Amino acid sequence: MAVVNTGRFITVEGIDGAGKSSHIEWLRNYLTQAGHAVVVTREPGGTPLGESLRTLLLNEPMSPETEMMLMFAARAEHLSSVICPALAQGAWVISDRFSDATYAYQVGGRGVAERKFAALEDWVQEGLQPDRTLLFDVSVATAQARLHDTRILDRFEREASDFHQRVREAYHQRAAQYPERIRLIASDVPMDDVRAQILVALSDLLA
Ligand SMILES: Nc1ncnc2c1ncn2[C@@H]1O[C@H](COP(=O)(O)OP(=O)(O)OP(=O)(O)O)[C@@H](O)[C@H]1O
Ligand SMILES: Cc1cn([C@H]2C[C@H](O)[C@@H](COP(=O)(O)O)O2)c(=O)[nH]c1=O
Repeated sequence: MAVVNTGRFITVEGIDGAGKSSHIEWLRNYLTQAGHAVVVTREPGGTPLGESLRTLLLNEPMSPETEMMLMFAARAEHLSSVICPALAQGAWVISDRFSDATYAYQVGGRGVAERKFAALEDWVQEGLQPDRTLLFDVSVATAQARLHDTRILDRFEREASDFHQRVREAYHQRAAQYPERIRLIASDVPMDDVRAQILVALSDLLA
């Protein structure tokens, strides 16, 4: 996977209900108005095969290892047919989740060995990481109250609070490991304040 990366790769992460999806459309509009070509996509998903895998992943019971491998299978397809071509054309790619989610959910939440994650990440991404990751951070209690108010829950969203707590802690560990790339966005504040934090977190890339 030889990537000519002239665009920008932005990923958006957080526990379920952290509020990330609410801001992606706003960010797309902001970047478009600033003159950039923007591709918005998501994981698992973003391709016909990836969306089929998403339906399985969000609904069917499976072992934690199977879950991790399917996340990376969807990602391999996503990288080769959407993300890398868009970056090569100079677009800003905004992905609703990427491999930090696999670290948080499958390693942190499910307990899959970190070395298995690292092996798959090396194989599939060959060193490619986002230019910036916006990590929406909120307490599990707040996130769960938001979700229960708004939708029918999927297989991940139905997990108990201690699962979501482990996922949040794993995201924090990952952010501590990559402080330049991963920026925490406090999302338990009004929407306009969240958006102000997003612009600060992207300011060097936008300059
Ligand atoms: N800053 C905020 N203050 C109050 N409510 C918010 C805030 N951000 C998002 N919400 C509300 O929380 C709910 C969940 O938000 P959203 O769907 O964006 O979360 P999410 O992190 O994308 O969830 P998922 O990952 O499960 O898709 C929505 O009803 C949204 O309006
Ligand atoms: C990429 C990725 C995702 N997940 C989980 C996290 C969420 O619960 C769902 C996706 O739902 P969303 O509404 O789009 O946030 O999938 C995961 O466990 N591991 C991953 O790598």
